[in-house]
Parts: sequence; structure tokens; C-alpha cells
Amino acid sequence: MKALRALRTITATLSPKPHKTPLNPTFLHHFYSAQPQEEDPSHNLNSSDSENGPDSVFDSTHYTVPGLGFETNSQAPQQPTWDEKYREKADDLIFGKDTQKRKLKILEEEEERRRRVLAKALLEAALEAADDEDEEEEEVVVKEEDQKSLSVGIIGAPNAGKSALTNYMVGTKVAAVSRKTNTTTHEVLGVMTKENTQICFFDTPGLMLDKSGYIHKDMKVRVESAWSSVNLYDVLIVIFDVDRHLTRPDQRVIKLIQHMGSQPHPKQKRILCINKVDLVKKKKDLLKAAKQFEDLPGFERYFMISGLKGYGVKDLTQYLMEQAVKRPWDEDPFTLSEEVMKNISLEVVRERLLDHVHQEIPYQIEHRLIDWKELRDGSLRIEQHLITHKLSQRKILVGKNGSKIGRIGIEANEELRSIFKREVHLILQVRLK
Ligand SMILES: Nc1nc2c(ncn2[C@@H]2O[C@H](COP(=O)(O)OP(=O)(O)OP(=O)(O)O)[C@@H](O)[C@H]2O)c(=O)[nH]1
Repeated sequence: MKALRALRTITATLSPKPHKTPLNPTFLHHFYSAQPQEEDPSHNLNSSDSENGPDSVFDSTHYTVPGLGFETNSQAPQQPTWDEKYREKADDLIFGKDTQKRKLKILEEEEERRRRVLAKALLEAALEAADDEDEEEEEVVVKEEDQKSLSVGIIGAPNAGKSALTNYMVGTKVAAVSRKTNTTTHEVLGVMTKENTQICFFDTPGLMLDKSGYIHKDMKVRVESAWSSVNLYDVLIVIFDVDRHLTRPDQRVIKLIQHMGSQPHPKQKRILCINKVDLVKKKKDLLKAAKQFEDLPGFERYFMISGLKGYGVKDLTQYLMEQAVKRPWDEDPFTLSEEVMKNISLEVVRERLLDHVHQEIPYQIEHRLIDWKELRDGSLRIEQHLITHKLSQRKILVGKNGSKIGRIGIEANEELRSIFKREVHLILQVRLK
């Protein structure tokens, strides 16, 4: 029954939803351009800002955005760009009649494959939704004396997959995941509450030792305070990218693992997570990597996981649940604290920046939360400024007629709306320092 209900939800999600507001005829213009509607008298944010220009502002109220997945329809079959008639003729002339039949067969097979993939995805989503429903039903008040807690720090080299793993376990986007390194700019708290147990995750920025096992000098102040907090967690997860380790071993990562596993910690359980196993083709290579670190006495357990795909994460979560101790929860399990929400809003925008703006720009801009207001109707007004140091960077970030910042804004706004489960009015302004 639950699965059926879930399937209904999915079907509803897949079919086009009526929009609350009718589709604005100028939507396409606005989708590609962040230029606000001129006829909109409410827009006065940047009209006087001639230096930075009106294109540099994304304001979500100037867009009518359909539900998630508005941009492309990946399920739609690709249409040929040529005229079929001529193509058939040419095929006949060059390859003979048989080609048509073969082509038809290939198309049918392709269609069948697509149908199977879609059916599998639907089934998986239905099961997941049913699981979520089960979890929702379990949301009952737990008395303080029955509560159990665990604090977990995650440490690893930049790009090892700390954020992806945190996101997977917590089930919401807490820290930005990107293909570039050092995206985790703040220590972000993720909270997972199940039954009477609450686990708080601390996603540390890429803490590294240099090749000889010492803390990097150039980042000493930032890093030292992070190192000092490492010992405070009940459990410490040391995570590394096994695919990278097998192809291009990094001495600093090896040092980090050996350093953390050198001896058992009196108050902390340490575990080693061999991450990104999905990328390793030969499984015997995985064993080779595991063997290299198996004798380290400081690690209580080893887990082979893919934080991104979720392989092995269930076992890891189970293990963590078992480590929880009787202690009242630190966080309200049903609401995100405002601090966490603010961080999420920054991380979501940051992640979109990294997706859409290449080169080093995202690392060189100042990204500030300027205003955060909960309005009377329950919606959130969030204003963030992206401050560039060079005109050329500003131009790239804004894009032609504001297309880049517009796209970043629309996507981030949608994502924030789905995470916070309420209307979000996001304003992004690109400024030159
Ligand atoms: N294939 C695969 N990719 C992964 C996995 N975990 C993370 N990634 C990818 O690796 C990249 C880095 O992941 P993050 O989670 O941002 O890494 P991080 O350790 O938080 O990085 P910093 O913030 O730089 O410290 C992203 O592109 C992820 O999608 C995994 O298990 N499998």
C-alpha cells in the first residue's frame, strides 16, 4: 500500500504540474537573462547601481519557475536534426535495404533499454519514498532520559569525499560537493536523528599533514584550531579516496592515515573509510589498499564505501548508531537551526557557482550573507552578495545580459525551496569591490 502511495507520488512528480502562477510569456527571456522585468515597479534594488549594472542582480521574484527539473527533459527522446527522408535514401544507396531493418531493431532495443532503466528508477524511488514514509511515521517525541547522542568528526584530504558522505548520511544538502578541492569553507554541522539516537556530523575542512607528518605551516592558524577540535568527537572517521590512492598515491594522505591510526585513542573511536570504491574496476586492488593499512592499531573498524552512491553507508550508519551514548540530544531533531540554514543557503549557492563558473573564480570572490528574514507568510528572504576583485571576474559571473548569475540564482532558489520546504526569495548580487 505504501509502495503504491509512493508510486502515485512519483507519477504525480513525473507528470507536468500546474504552476501556481501562469507561465510568464517572458519566462524564456528571463531564464536566459537575469535582467529584471523593466515593467516591474517593485524592482529598485540596483537601478541606481550604475557601476555594477542591473544585470548583476538575480532576484527570484522576477522569475516564474516551474517545478524542479525545469531546464531539460532528459527522458525525451532526442529528435534527429536531419530530414529522415533524405537520410533513408542515402542509407539505401550506400548500405542497401537491410540497413533500415537494422536501424529499426537498434531503435527498438534502445527504447526497451530506456523503458527498463525508467522502470528500475521508478521502483527504486518508490522503495525510497516508502522508507521515507516509514521514517516520518517514527517521528515521535523521545523523552530526554531515553535520548542517545554521538558526535562524529570526518577528516580527510581535500576531495576525499567528506561532504558527499555527510550529505548522504544526513539526507540533506549540508555541505557543497564539487569536483574542485577545498569547497568546505566552514565546519558544517549535519544532524541525523533516528528513533532515540541523534548523530551530529562535523565536516572538517581538508585537514592535512605535510609529507613529514607535520601540520602545514602556511595554514597553521586556521588548521590548528580545527586539529584541536578533532579530539573532542566521540568517533572520528578518517576518509580517503581509494581510486586516487591506487592511481596516484599521495604521501600526505598516507601520513594522515598512519598518524591517525598510530595508536588507540583513550576516549575516541577511530575508523577508516576507504571511499569511492565505485570507481575501482578491479576489486582485488581494493584489498591491496585495505591491506596496506590493516595493521594500524588506532583504527577500530574499516569500511569500504561510496559516499556518493551509498555503497556500504548503511553498515557505517549502523555502526555509528551502536556507538551512541546516553546523552540528551544537542539539536532539535525536527527543525534545522537558523545557523545551519544560513550555512546551507551559502553552500547551495556556492555549489551552483562551482558548477557554472569554471576557472579559479569561485575561490577568489567574497561570498557574504547580507540579509536573512523570515517573512510573515513563512517564506524566507535571503540576500547574498558575491564580491569580485576584478572587473573581468565580475563579467564572467554575471554572464551575457545576466545569464550566468540568473541561472545560478534560479537553480539555487529551487534547491533551497526544496530543502527548506517553503517559499524562498533569493537575491544574489554580483559586486565589484
Ligand atoms: N565516484 C565517486 N565520487 C565521489 C564519491 N564521494 C565523493 N565523490 C566526488 O568527489 C568530489 C569531492 O567530494 P567532496 O565530498 O566535495 O569532497 P570533500 O572531501 O568534502 O572536499 P573538500 O571540501 O575540498 O575538503 C566530488 O566531485 C564528489 O562528487 C564516491 O564515493 N564516488
